[in-house]
Amino acid sequence: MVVGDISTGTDVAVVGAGPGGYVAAIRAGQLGLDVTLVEKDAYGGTCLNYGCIPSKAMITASGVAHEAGHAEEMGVYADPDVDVAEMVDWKDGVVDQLTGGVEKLCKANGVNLIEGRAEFAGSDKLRVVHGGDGQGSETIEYEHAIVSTGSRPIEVPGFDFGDDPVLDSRQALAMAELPSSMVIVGGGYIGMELSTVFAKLGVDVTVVEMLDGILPQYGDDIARPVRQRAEELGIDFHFGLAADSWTDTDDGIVVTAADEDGEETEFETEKVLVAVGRQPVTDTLNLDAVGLEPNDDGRLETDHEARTDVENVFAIGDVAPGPMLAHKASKEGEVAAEVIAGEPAALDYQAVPAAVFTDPEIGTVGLTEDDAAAQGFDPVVGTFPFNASGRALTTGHDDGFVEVVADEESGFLLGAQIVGPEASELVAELGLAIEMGATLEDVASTIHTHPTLSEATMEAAEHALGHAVHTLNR
Ligand SMILES: Cc1cc2nc3c(=O)[nH]c(=O)nc-3n(C[C@H](O)[C@H](O)[C@H](O)COP(=O)(O)OP(=O)(O)OC[C@H]3O[C@@H](n4cnc5c(N)ncnc54)[C@H](O)[C@@H]3O)c2cc1C
Ligand SMILES: NC(=O)c1ccc[n+]([C@@H]2O[C@H](COP(=O)([O-])OP(=O)(O)OC[C@H]3O[C@@H](n4cnc5c(N)ncnc54)[C@H](O)[C@@H]3O)[C@@H](O)[C@H]2O)c1
Repeated sequence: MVVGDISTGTDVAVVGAGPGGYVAAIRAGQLGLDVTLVEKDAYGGTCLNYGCIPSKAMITASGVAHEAGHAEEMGVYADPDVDVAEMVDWKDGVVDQLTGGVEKLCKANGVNLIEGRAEFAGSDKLRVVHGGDGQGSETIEYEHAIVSTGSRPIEVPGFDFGDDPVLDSRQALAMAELPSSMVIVGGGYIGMELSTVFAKLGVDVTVVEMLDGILPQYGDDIARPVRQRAEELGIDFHFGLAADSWTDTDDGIVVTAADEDGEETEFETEKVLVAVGRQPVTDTLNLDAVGLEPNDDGRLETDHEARTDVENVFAIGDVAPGPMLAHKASKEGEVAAEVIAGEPAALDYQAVPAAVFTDPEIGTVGLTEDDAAAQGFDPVVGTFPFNASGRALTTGHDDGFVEVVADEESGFLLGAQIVGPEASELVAELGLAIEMGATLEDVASTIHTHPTLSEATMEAAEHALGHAVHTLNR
């Protein structure tokens, strides 16, 4: 136990041990720097403890349960008995295994771990308050600091996450008992991934989305198969409505949402999950002390080296500009550590993939056809539908397609959009192709194992070149 104020010095102080911070710390340790990682809650951050990993575990488990009970077409008749408390225990076990691994890896790479809440205490100084009563605080003097404090869910006014029927994604993923019904406010990443989980587990799910469709960052072609499947699962969608209040009733609660003319619609439900985006955690860091000010989004502006306006302070992950994705946070962490160690490193956002783990999945990387045209390319597009893929048909999941985008003149691959089975995995091959400067010809002439879903990427490239074999050419 640490009591009173002690003072230490370090080359690199990393604040926050999520996929940005712990990767930065490990990389800095590998590069021979003295590094101190401060975490106030749990190693692995939002992603490992409350986000990516728990949600993907529950997506898999609910998918297994649903598939087992819906395989009559394959001659399988089963009525799975789901114990949600055991499912949640299994999910927690997966999380513990991973977070324990992060702690061990940090120690093995010489990272000093400090448990407590850090804030800036002047130029080149952090103050860390340890958890619990009487545990004291310490001051860390640093040469460089990396801010990786992540994000928290945005609250809709009137929907306080502390009030029992109102849940954020963390609380929803920890429920050991399921409600009979749930309204999900927001049809974005979390709304769509978790609506699928709860619908597959038999909850009566309603999604209330402010805009006129789900997953607004993706085009209609990509979102359509996801919405169709969600409707088949019984999810009820209401668009153009913003949730504004809820009240208790004898049987649960009523959530009220209004359209842009103020016309109100009421939804009776047992629980309401609010997933309307996340905001960066920069307001608790006493940034004034170091001369930093967040932008209007609450983020810290950074340059191509992940450096903020203050020379020796870096910002990575959800607190920095760009998509709030774990792999983007980790890459920024590596770059920040390498720059601090004097290595030649810079951020390159040309091929940041994204995946939505819905049913079917979405996987994208690089430019869409419209983006490519806007950037002055002359785009050529090739597609391949999964209902023409032998492997997709043998898995019973043949919704969706692969689309590749390339520059017509040079043939260089510029982007890919996939909706369909294992899209989150398939997109990796095309990300590598873009990074390596591969052409359509390179992808088309690579022999892919048969029968696999990955053949669809080769087929889409062949289609763009005008010599598709298993689908009609343009
Ligand atoms: C339900 C859900 C599912 C998701 N699924 C995916 C997915 O499938 N794929 C994907 O790429 N992304 C996913 N994300 C997003 C992903 O979790 C984030 O982009 C990622 O965690 C960001 O990493 P980070 O290191 O910037 O911050 P975080 O992971 O949020 O970590 C920040 C850490 O900093 C600590 N901290 C904050 N303030 C202080 C302080 N003052 N002192 C000390 N410590 C502090 C916090 O306790 C936390 O541990 C998901 C998010 C959610 C909520
Ligand atoms: N697979 C993944 O990579 C993954 C999964 C989950 C979360 N995430 C990350 O976490 C972030 C947060 O996820 P999210 O789903 O909370 O945000 P989101 O930005 O993806 O979606 C929020 C949705 O809520 C809607 N909305 C906003 N206010 C509303 C209101 N009052 N009533 C009804 N609808 C409203 C928005 O129009 C939007 O469609 C994501 O942006 C993503 O970066 C990633």
